[in-house]
Amino acid sequence: MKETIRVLLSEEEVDRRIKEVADQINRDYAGKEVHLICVLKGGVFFMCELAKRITVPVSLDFMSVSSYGDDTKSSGVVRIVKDLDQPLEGKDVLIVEDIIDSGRTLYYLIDILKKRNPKSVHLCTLLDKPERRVCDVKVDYTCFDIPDEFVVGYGLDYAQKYRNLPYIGVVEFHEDEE
Ligand SMILES: O=P(O)(O)OC[C@H]1O[C@H](OP(=O)(O)OP(=O)(O)O)[C@H](O)[C@@H]1O
Ligand code: HPA
Ligand SMILES: [Mg+2]
Repeated sequence: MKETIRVLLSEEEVDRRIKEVADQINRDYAGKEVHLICVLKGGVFFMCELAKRITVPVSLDFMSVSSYGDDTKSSGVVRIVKDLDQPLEGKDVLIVEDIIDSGRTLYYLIDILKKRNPKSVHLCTLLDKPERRVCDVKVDYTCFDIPDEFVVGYGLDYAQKYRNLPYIGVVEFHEDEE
């Protein structure tokens, strides 16, 4: 099978929208500090772009959970691959994700993080595929709702490839030509 990538959201569209969402976060967190939690690996590009545009004091931490492996379908089993370095006690936590798809990853993660006594926990995602939801997750900030297509770029991978694309694309599979 040959793969090609069709652009869904251009670099300019994504950058413009991230700036709008950062402005909204700046308004909502005025007078507070925000503790950003990047969900690795997918969330890392979005986290960097978002964090650069946040003007209230920011601290960062990283966590890695995995449910997709190298497939386009979630295994349904969410694994902690790397835990946070810092405690969450009393912090205003904002989880930063690349995509909410079935919702399983975040449903599981929010439950774990709430048990660590943060002052608040909110969720910010670059992409949301509402049609695919299996687990109910409250998303506080969404850059884009997208249709049910497998996307790559801006941190999102297919079999670990394409994370570095500066735009969001849809993977299209073609039969190999003779
Ligand atoms: O809503 P869900 O159906 O749970 O899917 C969303 C999650 O799946 C992907 O991560 P993945 O587990 O593939 O790991 P990665 O971020 O390292 O690519 C994506 O980055 C989200 O974290
Ligand atoms: O559409 C997607 N692309 C890449 N990774 C994903 N993880 C959940 N959904 C997706
Ligand atoms: Mg991920």
